[in-house]
Amino acid sequence: MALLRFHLHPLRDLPPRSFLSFCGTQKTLTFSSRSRAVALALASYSSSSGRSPRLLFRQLFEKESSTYTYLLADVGHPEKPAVLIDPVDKTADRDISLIKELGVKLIYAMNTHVHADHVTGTGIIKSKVPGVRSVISKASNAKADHLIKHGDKINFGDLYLEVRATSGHTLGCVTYITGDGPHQPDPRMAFTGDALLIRGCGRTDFQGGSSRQLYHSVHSQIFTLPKTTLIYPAHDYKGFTVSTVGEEILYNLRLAKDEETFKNIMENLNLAYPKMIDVAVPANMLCGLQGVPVSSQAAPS
Ligand SMILES: N[C@@H](CCC(=O)N[C@@H](CSS)C(=O)NCC(=O)O)C(=O)O
Repeated sequence: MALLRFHLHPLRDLPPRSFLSFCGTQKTLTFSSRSRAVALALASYSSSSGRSPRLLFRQLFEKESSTYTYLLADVGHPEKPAVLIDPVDKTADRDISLIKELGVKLIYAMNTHVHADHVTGTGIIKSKVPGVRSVISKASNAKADHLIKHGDKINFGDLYLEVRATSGHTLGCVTYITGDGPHQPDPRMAFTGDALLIRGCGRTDFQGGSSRQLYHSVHSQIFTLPKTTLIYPAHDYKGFTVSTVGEEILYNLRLAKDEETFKNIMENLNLAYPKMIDVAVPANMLCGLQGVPVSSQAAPS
């Protein structure tokens, strides 16, 4: 019976310390039968389970701003259409080389929001890779080829990303979530931008930020996803790479609290403004197209 109970409710039934130390050592331990049962249960919370045989996925890092860029492609489709989420100007050439080497066809360079700490790589990519369209939310008031809103689907081959409005860090922040249904990655993958970071969240003190809005966005649009949904943020400052909805509901140091406590935490972060803010925001309002030839700047759809 104990075995069955752990199998069904790993996060609820395990004390946090056991969960964390277990995750760190699960590859090397010789398991007792009970530990083996827990391992099976936790498998659905790991970052390497499931997915889709069609999905090529890469998590890329830019170290100056600690930004993650994500490449997703449908390699089951003859054209291998691909999207890049939150590219950075400094690593745009690296990403372009990788895309060429992997033989995928980049169709969208997408942003989760108007970043304040770095210039998006979207402009450079558009100038160097013909046919790529920039994507950002209409609510951000930024310019792009394709302005998206809550509920939209972004198709690449037979895979898609669902758009959910998750404002609060900035006006018009969105989360892109892999589709639900045949061929789509399982577990789902949520690219949360700065709305939800691993054990944290984006600040709310500029660019139309609001702690109340962020709390409601994350609780209604992200924490309602299946607990196994993988969380891929736009930044990490501590070395984390991936989390899950289930983990963040339990252990997020800000958003797992009640709303009043969250508001107090956010009002007392005392963070310095990002060093690049005065350069990054104006450039990103144009999807990084400043200094890029006008021929690359398509009209919005
Ligand atoms: N020191 C960095 C900026 C760090 C920062 O403010 N990060 C933002 C996301 S980028 S606007 C944030 O929301 N951080 C939340 C946190 O708790 O750290 C720089 O100068 O660029």
